[in-house]
Amino acid sequence: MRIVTTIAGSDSGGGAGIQADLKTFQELDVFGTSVITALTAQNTLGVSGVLPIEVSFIEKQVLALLEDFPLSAIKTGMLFSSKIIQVIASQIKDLEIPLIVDPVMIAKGGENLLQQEAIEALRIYLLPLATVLTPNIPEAEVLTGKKIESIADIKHAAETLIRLGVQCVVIKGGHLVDEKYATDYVFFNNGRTFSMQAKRINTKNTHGTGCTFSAALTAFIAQGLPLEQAIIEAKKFIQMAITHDLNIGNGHGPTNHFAYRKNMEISEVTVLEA
Ligand SMILES: Nc1ncnc2c1ncn2[C@@H]1O[C@H](COP(=O)(O)OP(=O)(O)OP(=O)(O)O)[C@@H](O)[C@H]1O
Ligand SMILES: Cc1ncc(CO)c(N)n1
Repeated sequence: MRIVTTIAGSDSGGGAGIQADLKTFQELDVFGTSVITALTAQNTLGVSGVLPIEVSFIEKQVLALLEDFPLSAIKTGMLFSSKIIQVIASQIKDLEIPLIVDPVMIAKGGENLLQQEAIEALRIYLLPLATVLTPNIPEAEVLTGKKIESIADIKHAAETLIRLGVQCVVIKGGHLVDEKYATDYVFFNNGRTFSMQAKRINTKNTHGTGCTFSAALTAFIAQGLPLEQAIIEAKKFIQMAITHDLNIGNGHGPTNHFAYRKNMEISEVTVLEA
């Protein structure tokens, strides 16, 4: 059994963060462990509170995992502060384990999950360690300091992020204005690039889509899939989970992690060569 860990925030509402990650790991047959960086009081309507965990206790959680488990992959989500980022980066920097960095910044309702002062720490300490970085468009804009309004801008942003040391970047197009497709753009540091196009699902239930996508990617990488294939399989997983969304709660409901186990139908994910 492959063992993975997620270093992220807890979502009491169960649709994003640590909870989404562990559910995804379970569905994809990897053993999920976790390091909780912050608690959020959260539901489908929004975040009503954030309580960061003491940095020394985050460090302790990471140590507990590293001293006992041979991890096959690590993912990071909500990291909240530059102190947390620095400690985690120093603990994992010499490990030869694939690292998937989901640079979580803002919840769907607009609440801050990363302090402004932490952006530079993300850039300096964590990005150089990332096997795959999975920003959405607003996150890519913040990390590069440049507005993204076209495919050319996406390409420039990816080049900047690769220069900062990431091996591969998936810029997720969930926030792009396209009524027909949800397209994600993939760039490798060796120049290889492609995009993945799926039918855009007309739903309000998209809470935790980013967490679920990066957790699926982490699981597929841990299972030994080549990076390119792992990215495509993760896109299929999230497409399935959004297509069969769960209408839970009164706001932005979660995606359906069970859909994969039930082998539910999805529209095609088309890979387009650049
Ligand atoms: N309505 C939709 N229909 C189909 N796919 C979608 C839709 N919205 C997002 N996606 C896909 O979901 C994945 C996550 O992208 P998104 O841009 O929503 O991430 P995110 O903003 O980080 O999510 P969150 O912060 O809510 O966890 C991407 O593969 C994206 O293309
Ligand atoms: C804890 C947590 N992590 C990530 C997200 C982004 O979806 C969220 N809403 N909550």
